[in-house]
Amino acid sequence: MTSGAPIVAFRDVTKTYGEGAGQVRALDAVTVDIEPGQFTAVMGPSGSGKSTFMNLAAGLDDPTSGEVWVAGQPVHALDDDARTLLRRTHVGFVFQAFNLVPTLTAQENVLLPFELAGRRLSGDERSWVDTLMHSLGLADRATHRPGELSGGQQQRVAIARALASRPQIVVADEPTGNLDTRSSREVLSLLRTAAREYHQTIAMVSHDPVAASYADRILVIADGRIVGDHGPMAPQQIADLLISFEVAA
Ligand SMILES: Nc1ncnc2c1ncn2[C@@H]1O[C@H](COP(=O)(O)OP(=O)(O)OP(=O)(O)O)[C@@H](O)[C@H]1O
Repeated sequence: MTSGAPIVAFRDVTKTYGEGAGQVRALDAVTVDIEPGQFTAVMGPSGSGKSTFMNLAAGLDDPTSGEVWVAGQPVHALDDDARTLLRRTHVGFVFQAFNLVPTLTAQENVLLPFELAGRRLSGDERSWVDTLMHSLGLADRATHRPGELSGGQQQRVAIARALASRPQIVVADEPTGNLDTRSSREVLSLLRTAAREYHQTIAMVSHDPVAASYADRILVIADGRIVGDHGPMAPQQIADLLISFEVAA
């Protein structure tokens, strides 16, 4: 994909689950682009299609109809193996539950994506990982295992792991869901910095208006459709916006 092209492009994307009368239309003719370096928050009522949207944007699943392009690749036309390769090469993940390997040190967890891809770090990548460990305040925790780290520190390790290979997109699902207020702010500032200073593209699902207020863009999904596409907003404005959709739903 040439520079300036969207990192993620949905074209008339529908995703249904099940058959016949029990069929659920989780996404309904969605067309949207996510641009390079953009930090996007995806919000909406429970069951509105947020996870479905993210699973497609991360190449975890394919659409029922329409086209999903991720890092220039047609997810709609890839088989499982090709999607796995796409994820390994181009997508970083941050989950609510951190998903660190308990037997590995912080540093080993951060290097895991390289290990899984079966490749050695270049000198440039090694210095990027060092920069990440330092700027995330993890340098003196590098040899600790997840069980010896606080929740905030564990999430920072997960973020370092997601950023380490400079993926085309980082997908974050409620990344602050298990954190206290202070750690949440640290994690959100970090994601914002990654987007602003390192041009990292990030898509984050969150129910929390404070978390979404760190984003450059807020997409609101209701009933499988994108019903709102906003620039940066203050937490109270976001809360008011969400209430209007909860009431309408
Ligand atoms: N594997 C599945 N099989 C059947 N239905 C599904 C499946 N996954 C999701 N759905 C349905 O699709 C719709 C959208 O679900 P999705 O998980 O994308 O919503 P969400 O906005 O992420 O919800 P929440 O905020 O509660 O996590 C819901 O009606 C859900 O029940």
